[in-house]
Amino acid sequence: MTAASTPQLVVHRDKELMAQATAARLITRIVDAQAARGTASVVLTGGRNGNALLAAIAASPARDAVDWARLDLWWGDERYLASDDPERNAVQARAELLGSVPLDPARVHEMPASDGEFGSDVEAAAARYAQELARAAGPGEHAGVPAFDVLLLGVGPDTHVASLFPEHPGVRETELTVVAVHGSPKPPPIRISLTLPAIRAAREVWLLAAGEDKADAVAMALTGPGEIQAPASGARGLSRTLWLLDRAAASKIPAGLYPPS
Ligand SMILES: O=C(O)[C@H](O)[C@@H](O)[C@H](O)[C@H](O)COP(=O)(O)O
Repeated sequence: MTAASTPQLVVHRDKELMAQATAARLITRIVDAQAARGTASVVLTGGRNGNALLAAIAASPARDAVDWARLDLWWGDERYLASDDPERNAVQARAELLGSVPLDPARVHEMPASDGEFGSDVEAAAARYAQELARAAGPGEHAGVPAFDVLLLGVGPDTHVASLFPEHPGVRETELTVVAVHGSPKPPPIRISLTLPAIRAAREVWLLAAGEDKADAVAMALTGPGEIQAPASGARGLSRTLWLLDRAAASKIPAGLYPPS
């Protein structure tokens, strides 16, 4: 069992500043990883906060401090739709940022789409992504996934992260790194998702939550009943777990947890 880091909270004035500050934070983290190891690895998230972060990076004057050709991009989850469906996380990520930076296409690892070789067999599609992750894992990395520098997660109002929903089978998975998801409470119903073991193999996990509608989820995930009922509470990085919030999303965190007493 790998040690997991204790959550740290950073609360920004509003969601716009949260996106801009997190963009600066992520650019710096990627640049530092590339300076240290010549490469960096980031897992993207779908959702409004994830997309706002990508848009903020695209608009950042520091954007091209990143060596985009030496960056591996993965996804934490994906909607199992046709590859050009505007509801796909990867399609939205390309529109926000990926289409305007010189990435190495071989290092952009989209999850399979329903119009690909697996067709309606989302289990086979999930297994293929697990294989791709395992192939990319280094000799010292035993979780079957690469040691991601930063794994980004939006947080749902029900405390879901990626496509791991409270009490659903995916959040209970302890062996596989990638699962197929059926009956997602958040449409569309069929998805592919990393599991908590895969998430917890990341060096750093950054959870993004902004807006009043996330306040209950944030408070529950930070104080509550555990990862089956609150999947976000199980999203911990090996060396860092960072909750990146705006004041509205942080508004129900019990005193003493924030600000640090
Ligand atoms: O595929 C997805 O829908 C996302 O990966 C999902 O996990 C998202 O991050 C949360 O639902 C938060 O979404 P918002 O940031 O839009 O609230």
